[in-house]
Amino acid sequence: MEVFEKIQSVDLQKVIIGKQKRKIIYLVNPVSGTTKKSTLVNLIEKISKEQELYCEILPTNQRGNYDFLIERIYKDNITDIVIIGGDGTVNHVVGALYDQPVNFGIIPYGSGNGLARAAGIPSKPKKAFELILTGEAKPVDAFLVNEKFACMLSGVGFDAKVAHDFATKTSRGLLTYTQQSIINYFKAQPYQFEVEVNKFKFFTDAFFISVANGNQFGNNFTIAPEANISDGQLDIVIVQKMNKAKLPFAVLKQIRGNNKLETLVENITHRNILYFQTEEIKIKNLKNAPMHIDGEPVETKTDVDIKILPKCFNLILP
Ligand SMILES: Nc1ncnc2c1ncn2[C@@H]1O[C@H](COP(=O)(O)OP(=O)(O)OP(=O)(O)O)[C@@H](O)[C@H]1O
Repeated sequence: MEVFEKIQSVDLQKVIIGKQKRKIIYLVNPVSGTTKKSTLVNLIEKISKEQELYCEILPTNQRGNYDFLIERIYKDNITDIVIIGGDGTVNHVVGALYDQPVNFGIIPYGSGNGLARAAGIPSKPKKAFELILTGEAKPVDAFLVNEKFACMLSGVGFDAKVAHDFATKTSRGLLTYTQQSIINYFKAQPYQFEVEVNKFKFFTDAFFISVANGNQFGNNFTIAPEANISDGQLDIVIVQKMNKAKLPFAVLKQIRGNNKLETLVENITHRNILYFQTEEIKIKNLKNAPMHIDGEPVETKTDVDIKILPKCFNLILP
């Protein structure tokens, strides 16, 4: 009950004025993250009813099939689709509906919540719900990985191996993710890649290559600290072969923002980590390193072509 009282103390005048015509569908992932969502769902129903705001709450589905919502958007004039889940759910829902005339919202309920955190969306469900009602939708970028939709961060190599192993575990959450990262760290070996950016090609042995729209993997692990979801650029982080003992320190330097963005220059072999921006990148994945898209493992490919989709969808932001 305390939860309800707190949200009722929010200035809901802002919610009502000019927003009455909004029709919101909330999509709840029943398995994402580790915490139960029933309190939040009750709260959404209660506040929406009190404020006479149209709200419908539906479950997500494992295969990411949301085509049935396209008809609903037009037939019932749905204005907003709000995702209650993590990055995998955001990827499925937005990937299916970004061409449609709706705004998207996120109430973060995943293990990492990389896009929500990168966007400055509050981590606390009540605050995130309040933002859905009072925030403003603004255009943000997404990108394609071999024509597959991505909006947070994708990559090849070590981080994808963690994503693959994480996917096999029955428990989710930060603890499981950290366990998988540590186990994989000890086994990590560099993979061979050929990278092409703006017609400049080079070979690299790298532990992983991250392609980032948001600044992080999730949990504020900011592998691409300068990344901005609305700048029309992808941040590329290539963690090159180095002594394994140096690897955690090099990555720490990167996440702390002590590696500045650079233009891609010839001196690439002397750097542990390459960090640059581009609108497009082609990666030849010569040793079939594992791949992930927005933290979800995908079948690996030899040719990985990635390009930005600037101002791709409207996201409710603070
Ligand atoms: N109804 C459902 N039943 C079973 N699985 C589902 C259902 N809906 C979605 N899923 C699956 O849930 C998985 C996890 O979702 P999501 O990525 O949002 O959470 P997470 O991995 O805990 O968080 P994050 O990606 O932020 O780390 C997705 O792979 C998705 O296919």
